[in-house]
Amino acid sequence: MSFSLDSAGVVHPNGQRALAGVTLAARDGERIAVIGPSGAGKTTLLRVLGAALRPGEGQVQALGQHPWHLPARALKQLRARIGTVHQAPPIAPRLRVVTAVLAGRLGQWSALRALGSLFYPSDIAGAHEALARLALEDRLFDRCDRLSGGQLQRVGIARVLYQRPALLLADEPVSALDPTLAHAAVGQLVAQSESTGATLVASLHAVDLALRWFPRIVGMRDGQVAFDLPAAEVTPALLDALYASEGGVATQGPMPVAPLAGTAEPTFHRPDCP
Ligand SMILES: Nc1ncnc2c1ncn2[C@@H]1O[C@H](COP(=O)(O)OP(=O)(O)OP(=O)(O)O)[C@@H](O)[C@H]1O
Repeated sequence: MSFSLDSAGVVHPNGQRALAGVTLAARDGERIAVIGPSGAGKTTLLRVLGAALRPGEGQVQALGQHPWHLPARALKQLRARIGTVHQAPPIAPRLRVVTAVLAGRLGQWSALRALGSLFYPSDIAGAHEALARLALEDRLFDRCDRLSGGQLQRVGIARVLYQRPALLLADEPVSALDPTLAHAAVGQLVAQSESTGATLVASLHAVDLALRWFPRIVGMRDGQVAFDLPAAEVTPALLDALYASEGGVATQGPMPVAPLAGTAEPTFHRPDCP
């Protein structure tokens, strides 16, 4: 079992309830998309799964451990095995791209190596390889504040690819990318899950991407699991009900992207790289 939640509930300090009675589990290597309207609790769910937020109610297990029963050192070690792609990556603006990517393994390195990597990047080839998967290898030594929002989001994805976590959580990982880039970037996350056996959980507003790339879809609404189904069983009627208060945006969705050719890993195509 990769993770399990048992009747998990979260009420934020301001009294806002974000999760209520969520029971959910995933086997190792599963790929799950979490969809639902704004405010449904998707980010809160991912924070609980990532051992970043302690649920006030219920139980959580991640990678075979109860995070909140662990001593501080063991909790840190558990967190180093969980990778999160944030919608807006928490990357210091003055950092070089190479350093931002290598930071993916900071939790796995000794304090000395981690400190040293801030000044002398120790695995440039590794960072280059991860960035190449997002077509950003030519920005290796740029400062992060010279990147666009979408490029920065791709750096955040490269960082988690470099980390090679056992549980990969992605919170709206492609919200700043155009449909073609979004398709390729989600494809890279899926390819990573397939090649490393990592469990992948991604929250996505782009329902077409969720249905295309993820075998299992969890629909959330009002902090609860509205449905948990194989992608093939998610009907337009279910989506309409899920997004009802948003005027049916789910079925309109973003512009569809070209159909996949077989199961080949998608690649980025740039105008200068035919
Ligand atoms: N730090 C916080 N303090 C107070 N309330 C919060 C906090 N974070 C989230 N919430 C509230 O909890 C609920 C769930 O928020 P959450 O961010 O998990 O939803 P979401 O489905 O990820 O939304 P979106 O799709 O807009 O990102 C919302 O009502 C939100 O306002």
